Amino acid sequence: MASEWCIGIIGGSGLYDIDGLEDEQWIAIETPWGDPSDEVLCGRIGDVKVRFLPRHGRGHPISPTELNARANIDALKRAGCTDILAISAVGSLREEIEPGRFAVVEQFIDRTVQRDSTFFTSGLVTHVSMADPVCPRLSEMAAKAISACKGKVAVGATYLAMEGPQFSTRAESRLYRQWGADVIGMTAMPEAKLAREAELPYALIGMATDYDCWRVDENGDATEVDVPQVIAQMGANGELARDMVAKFIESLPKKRKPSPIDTVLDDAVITAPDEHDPALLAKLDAVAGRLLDQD
Ligand SMILES: CSC[C@H]1O[C@H](OP(=O)(O)O)[C@H](O)[C@@H]1O
Ligand SMILES: Nc1ncnc2[nH]cnc12
Repeated sequence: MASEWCIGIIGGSGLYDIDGLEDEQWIAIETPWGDPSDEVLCGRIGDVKVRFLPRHGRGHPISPTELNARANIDALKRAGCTDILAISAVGSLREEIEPGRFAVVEQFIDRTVQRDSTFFTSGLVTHVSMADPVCPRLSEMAAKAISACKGKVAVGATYLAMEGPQFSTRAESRLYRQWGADVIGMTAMPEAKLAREAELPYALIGMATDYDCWRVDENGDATEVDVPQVIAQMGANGELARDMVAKFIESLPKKRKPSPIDTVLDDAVITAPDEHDPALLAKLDAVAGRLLDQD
């Protein structure tokens, strides 16, 4: 198991590159699942290898509903990532998570329906646990990095993943609050599920850009979210997000200790060996390479 860090950063809306990489180069990575959202920006910060992928592509051409999350996660695995820190613009469903605050996500409610959400289709049926969907070690380090950069942070947030691309109705927004969701976005699922299947510890930092549409403002008026609001808030927070990423990477311990997530596939495959589909196994060379190499 690798004892060196190679951190994959997935940049959300408004975060299409990162600063401070040495030896940086945008590299095209082919995957058996199709094209990732963009080339991957590869470089290093000190001794830590860094791989940055803009989730929607540079210039934001790709809709949340049409993201190829399988290709994105496979590309990051293929690029050598050991761990993923994902960043997303999120709507807030809580008064206390005001626009500008960072939310460290701990749980998900997945309401997406139109997306390929597993690498393990018929021919290698595999069930990984999603009980604790994020890596606590990465989440804690990210929360500390935000505070070190003087950012405001809320920990333990529940993220509701909606299909989009339209924003929610007021009834949906109020319902999600009742369900216990704290923030809402359109992209972190199935991304988080696929990272788990690829044995990549994953943490998600939401940057609250708006209050979604459940809220009544100080004047008693119903509010709604729009793209200029999100962009303006991302602009205001972009610098902080970049500083946080740099601080997170600088503060990693020199050696990476193994995570239990590195080996989740060990007890997850249920298909008998003589029923394995060779064509599927070939596609899984990066995602499940560790396991398949043992065959
Ligand atoms: C531009 S507002 C809606 C858009 O922003 C979020 O994207 P990301 O999670 O990649 O930062 C949200 O999920 C929507 O895709
Ligand atoms: N209110 C909202 N709903 C869904 N995704 C978002 N991304 C940013 N704000 C959002």
